[in-house]
Amino acid sequence: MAGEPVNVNEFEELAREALPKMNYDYFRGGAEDQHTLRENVAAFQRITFRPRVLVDVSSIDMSTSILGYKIPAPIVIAPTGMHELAHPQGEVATARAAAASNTIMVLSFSSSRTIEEVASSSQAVRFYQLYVSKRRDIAAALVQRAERNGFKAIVLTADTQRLGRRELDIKNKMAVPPLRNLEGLISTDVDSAGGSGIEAFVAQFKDSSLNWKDIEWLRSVTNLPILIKGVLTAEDARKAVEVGVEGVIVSNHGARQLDYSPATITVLEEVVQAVKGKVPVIFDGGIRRGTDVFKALALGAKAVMVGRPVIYGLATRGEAGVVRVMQMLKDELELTMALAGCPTLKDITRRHVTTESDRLRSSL
Ligand SMILES: Cc1cc2nc3c(=O)[nH]c(=O)nc-3n(C[C@H](O)[C@H](O)[C@H](O)COP(=O)(O)O)c2cc1C
Ligand SMILES: CCCCCCC(=O)C(=O)O
Repeated sequence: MAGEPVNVNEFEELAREALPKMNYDYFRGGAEDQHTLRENVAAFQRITFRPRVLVDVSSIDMSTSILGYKIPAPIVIAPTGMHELAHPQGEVATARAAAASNTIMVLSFSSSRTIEEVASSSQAVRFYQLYVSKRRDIAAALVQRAERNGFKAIVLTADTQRLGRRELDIKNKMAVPPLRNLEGLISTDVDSAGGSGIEAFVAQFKDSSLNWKDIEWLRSVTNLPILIKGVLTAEDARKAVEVGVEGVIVSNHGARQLDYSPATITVLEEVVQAVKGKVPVIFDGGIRRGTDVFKALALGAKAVMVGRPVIYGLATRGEAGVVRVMQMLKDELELTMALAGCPTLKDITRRHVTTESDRLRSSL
């Protein structure tokens, strides 16, 4: 690509050029036919704006807070695994970028770097994402390490009872790289039977019997607030509120788990309505533009998380690349708010967007 990237999508092209094919495929890939992967982005493109004019937008305030932590814009770093496959400094660089951007980083269970290294290298507010292992004492120990190291919340990923079938990883015979948090706790030495080592590893360590009753167990091992990641239906949103979690994350895992799950933006409103404002609803999946962030907020999200674009920034320019990606999204959101006539996040309403279902309803 000639010249500097001018938007987040262009970072993907640069990352493709910079990374070994196996690593790039791991980051970009989705499950099976990758239908949901395409839809996560395409569904945003079918939502249009109902902008208001002649509003004073000489000053735009994008600030918000999540679980009491103030951030200058509602854009947070999603948990994504194995950042050393993108850059030698791995999650240390990402965490520094989160601090420089004054945003929250959710550190993945499958991070290349340790909880301690990440904590000591950055002042960013950090949440810890958990996969629950068959051996509960190991999961509890990881949660407690995160808590001791100043992480502020646990994000329990609920959509990964088993790993989705990622055919790029199978073709590449993707091996599990070093996952330093797990050293001495869980062996990553697995027989991949000539397929994806990551899939074999997850099948070996992950407790696929995890269920709603286990939230009580998680509560018993930590004092941190708990957010459930991977909610796509009103039924599960109501369950999450019922079991008393502090937040719900609408996510289909970046379309890497169940293919033909809905594009996340198409189910956000259903979840928001079911939650009835009792806990914050955070959104991820397919955010590539500030306009996407605005659309998610208009449909009721408190904030959005960004996965692949952060990795592409990291792969291309390390810490500075992540900062640039976050800044681009922030700048685009600011402009979108100005052009839509919304000087603050509170001014963004459901009436500012037209969705596919709105169009369908009005054509009946
Ligand atoms: C390469 C990659 C690794 C991921 N690793 C994790 C993970 O370890 N834990 C988790 O809860 N979600 C993981 N996710 C899902 C993200 O948290 C997030 O839901 C998704 O990336 C959002 O979609 P986006 O990439 O379109 O922004 C991963 C996603 C990608 C692309
Ligand atoms: C190697 C441990 C689990 C890897 C899975 C990370 C992940 O969630 C992903 O989507 O990839």
